[in-house]
Amino acid sequence: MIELSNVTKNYGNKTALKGISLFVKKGEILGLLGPNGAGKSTTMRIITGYMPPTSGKVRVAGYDIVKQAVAAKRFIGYLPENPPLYNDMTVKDFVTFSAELKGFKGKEKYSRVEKVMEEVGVSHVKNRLISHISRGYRQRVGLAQALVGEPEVLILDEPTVGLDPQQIIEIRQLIKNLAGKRTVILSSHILPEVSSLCHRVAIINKGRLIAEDTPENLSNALMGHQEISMQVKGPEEDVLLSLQNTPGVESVSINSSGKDISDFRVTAEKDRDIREELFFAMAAKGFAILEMKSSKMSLEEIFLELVTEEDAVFASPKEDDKS
Ligand SMILES: Nc1ncnc2c1ncn2[C@@H]1O[C@H](COP(=O)(O)OP(=O)(O)OP(=O)(O)O)[C@@H](O)[C@H]1O
Repeated sequence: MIELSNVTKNYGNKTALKGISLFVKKGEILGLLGPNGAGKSTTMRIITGYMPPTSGKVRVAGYDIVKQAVAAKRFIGYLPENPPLYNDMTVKDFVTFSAELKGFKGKEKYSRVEKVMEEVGVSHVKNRLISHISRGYRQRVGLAQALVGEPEVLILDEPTVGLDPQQIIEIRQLIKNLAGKRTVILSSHILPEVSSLCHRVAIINKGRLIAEDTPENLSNALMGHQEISMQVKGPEEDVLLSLQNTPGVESVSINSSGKDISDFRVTAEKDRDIREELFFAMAAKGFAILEMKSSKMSLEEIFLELVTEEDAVFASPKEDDKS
C-alpha cells in the first residue's frame, strides 16, 4: 500500500534521510520509532506529499506521490505533529471546513462531518470553541480532520505527544479502533506505545533505517545467546555437571549456593532455545527445577543497543546506502 524506495532528503547541506526503503502492506500498522531528530517527521511529510524527497520514490496505493500527487493524496489522512487547528472556530465548523477542503458538499459533507465526529468522540463538544477544549480533545479534532475524507491510509506523527496519561490511554485506544482495515504509519519515540499498537516497527536513527521487523522478531533476533536463570534442587556439583552436559548449553555459572537448592545461570549456544532440553535433562536425573526464567531483551534495550551502536547489528537488507 505504501512503498518508499531509497528516499533521501537534504535540507540545504544537511542530510536528514539517507536512502530509506520501506514497504507497508494494506491493513498493517507500522511504527516509526526513533529518537528526536532521527527523521521521522521528514519521512511522514514526504509520504504525505507535503514536501518532495531529494531523491528516491514514494508510492501510495500504486500512485507516485510527486508525479500523481492528486490521485495519491486521495488515499491519505495526515495528522501532523502540531495539527493546524483554528482556535476561534467551533469543533463542528472546523471539521466541516476540513471536509470542504477535501471537496465535499451538501448532504454528503454534512453526513461525513457527523460520522467522523462520532467516530473520534467529539460529538458532545461539537459546539465548543477549539480554544476551549482540552489538548486530548484537540488531538481528536486533528484526527477528525485526518479522517474526514475516509482515507485508506492514516499517517500519524507523534499522536500522543504532550497529552496527559489518561488522554494518552484514550488516544491509543482510539487509534486501535480506527486502524481496522486502514493502513497506518505512526511515529513515536515511546517504545511501549509502538510495541502495543503496531504490527511492525521500523527504527530510524540519524536518517537511516537501522532495523525493521515485528516487535517480537526484533527481540528474538537480537537476543543472540539466550540466558536462563534456574533454581534447581539437587546436589550442586551433580546438577552443575548435568547442566554443562545438556545439548545446546554453552556455559553454566552458579549464582548462589544453598544446602540442596542452588541458583544457576545458563547460557545457550547462539540462536538456540534450550528450555525443553534443560527440563528433560534435569528430570532424567531426578533433579527438581523449582524456577526457570529466560531473559529476553525488551524493545527498549534493543532500541538503545541499536541507536547507540554505529554499526547496527541488524541492518535492513533493503538499505543500500551504507556510506
Ligand atoms: N525545515 C528544516 N530545515 C532544516 N533542517 C531540518 C528541517 N526539518 C528537520 N530538519 C532536521 O532534519 C533532521 C530530522 O528531523 P525530523 O523532524 O524529521 O526528525 P524527527 O525524528 O521527527 O524528530 P522530532 O521528533 O524531534 O520531530 C533533524 O536533524 C532536524 O534538525
